[in-house]
Amino acid sequence: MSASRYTYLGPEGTFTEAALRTLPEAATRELIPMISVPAALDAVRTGDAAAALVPIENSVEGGVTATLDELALGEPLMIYREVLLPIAFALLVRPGTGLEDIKTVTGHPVAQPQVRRWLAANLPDAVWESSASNADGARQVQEGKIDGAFAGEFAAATYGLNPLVTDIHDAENAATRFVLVGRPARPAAPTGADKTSTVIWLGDDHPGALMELLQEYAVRGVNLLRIESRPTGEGIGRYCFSVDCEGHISDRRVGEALMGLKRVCPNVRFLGSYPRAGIGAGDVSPARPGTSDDDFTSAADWLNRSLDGRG
Ligand SMILES: O=C(O)C(=O)C[C@]1(C(=O)O)C=C[C@@H](O)C=C1
Repeated sequence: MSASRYTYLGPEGTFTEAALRTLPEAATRELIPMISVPAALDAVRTGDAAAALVPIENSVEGGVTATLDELALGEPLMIYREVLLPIAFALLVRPGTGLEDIKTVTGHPVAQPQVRRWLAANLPDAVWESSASNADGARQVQEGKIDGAFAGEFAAATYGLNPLVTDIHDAENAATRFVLVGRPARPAAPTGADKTSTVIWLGDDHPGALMELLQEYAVRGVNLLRIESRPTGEGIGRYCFSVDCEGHISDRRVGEALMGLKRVCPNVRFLGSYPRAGIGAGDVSPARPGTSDDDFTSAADWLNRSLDGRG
């Protein structure tokens, strides 16, 4: 195993690579581009890499399903960091190509909804062909297979292309969230602004089943940040839930919520507690009354005193 290697969704020039390079430790690691999210994660599973950076969520298109499904259903891995990157695309073409020459365009499937309105207004007749990543699209333009690729402007130099139009983004403030994933180990200590990710399977289908899942968080004052259902692949109507909540597994209210879920759900997969990107401890709202660590500790003390007849 190589502790010095990090894989990422490649090839060179992806937004994922740009996000990875914002991590201070990336400077001292060998960064290895992989062709797909599963390939990047498998290198971690086999021990070929210490960690992988992969996209997990886009503010326009939502969850990156390849990542969500790998983390939910593949051999267990854990999230250690998240990175938020603002996303604006450039339309990359071979030198000499003008807008009027473009008949085919490409990008990652997550890129398409982010440029749909721009395409309709500027290249209404261009045919979209999805690529494995935005940089893979740029490589296909370089090879002459496609006329234009939506990718980061920084990918132009890597592939000898020209950024014909820059700063393309249908939605203001579009951003993609990436996660640094490693093999399961002890989570890093809490920072005061943390996030805990889980995947939760519901038991038998009955009225209020999802509400029962949610109330494990609600009654302990744990704020949910994201909840998404994903098919388990076992048949129509079989879902699991990918859930992010505020706080660290070592916060009593979060640990108690996870224990509550573990009691009532057939399967709960802990995906990690890690620092929230872009948010400091000072930005997190205080625990709701009755849900701080001290509140849980004094309630447990009271129970023990009661059991001892000292109530
Ligand atoms: O990293 C890249 O360049 C990718 O192609 C992946 C990805 C994603 O899956 O979200 C990254 C950012 C953009 O939002 C679109 C695509």
